[in-house]
Amino acid sequence: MTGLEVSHVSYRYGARKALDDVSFSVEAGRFCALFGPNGAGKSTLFALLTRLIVTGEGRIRIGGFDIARTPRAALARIGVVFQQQTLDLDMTVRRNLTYFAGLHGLSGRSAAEAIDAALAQLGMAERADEQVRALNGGHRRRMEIARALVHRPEILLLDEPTVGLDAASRQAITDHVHLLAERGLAVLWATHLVDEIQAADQVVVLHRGKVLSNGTAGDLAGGQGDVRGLAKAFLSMTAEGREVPA
Ligand SMILES: Nc1ncnc2c1ncn2[C@@H]1O[C@H](COP(=O)(O)OP(=O)(O)OP(=O)(O)O)[C@@H](O)[C@H]1O
Repeated sequence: MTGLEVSHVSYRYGARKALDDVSFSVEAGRFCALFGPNGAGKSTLFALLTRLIVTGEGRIRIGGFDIARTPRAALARIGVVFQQQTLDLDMTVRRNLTYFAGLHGLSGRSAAEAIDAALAQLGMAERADEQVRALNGGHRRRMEIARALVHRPEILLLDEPTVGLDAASRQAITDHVHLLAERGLAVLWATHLVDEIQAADQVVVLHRGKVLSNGTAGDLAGGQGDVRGLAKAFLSMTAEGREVPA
């Protein structure tokens, strides 16, 4: 089953074209890295996928639902972790997640069960009753990912989720989210850091609003599947005047 389908999507800010005929899909059980340098159009794409902005050009389907025609059904199937933290530091982890569960119509026992399950998936179960203020940056981020899972979405979007974290926290979060994909989620992970990408991952390279490449990281790295091959491939694709065709 296809989790996320983006077909021929374009978007303009006035005269500036931020996305130009973007098409790709992410199936259930896949970890897809959306790789692009600053200004590539990642945030614009995320804004369209979460319906913060809308476009008349192209089609977006989430869990089979067209976001323009059936926005409620489409958005109910998506979990989002934005770049900026949006936590109440003075509440406990559980209170933060309970509030969010309520926004999705979950309360009482079903909310508590969904929260426990989401926290367990991120290795955060034992921190449920701690104040967010007492958590380190990595644990706060894991809590935000758990929060995005409370309503049991089919697709998880993460916009550069490891920004500002130390190496160990980045590794832990990257590993947790790869595991979520292995368990069946479709994951779209925006990044410009090659060491967050594993050989079997799908990689969509976005540059100046266009998809330059869509395939597995291993293939992109020239069959080597290591980070150095990937970094070189990305550089040669996105360096000025050296773009390669999709
Ligand atoms: N509100 C806006 N008005 C005009 N142009 C914009 C606006 N937001 C983004 N842009 C332009 O659209 C293009 C895509 O920007 P976007 O923020 O989507 O890229 P990005 O890949 O998320 O970059 P970054 O990693 O720096 O956040 C850029 O050229 C940017 O300058």
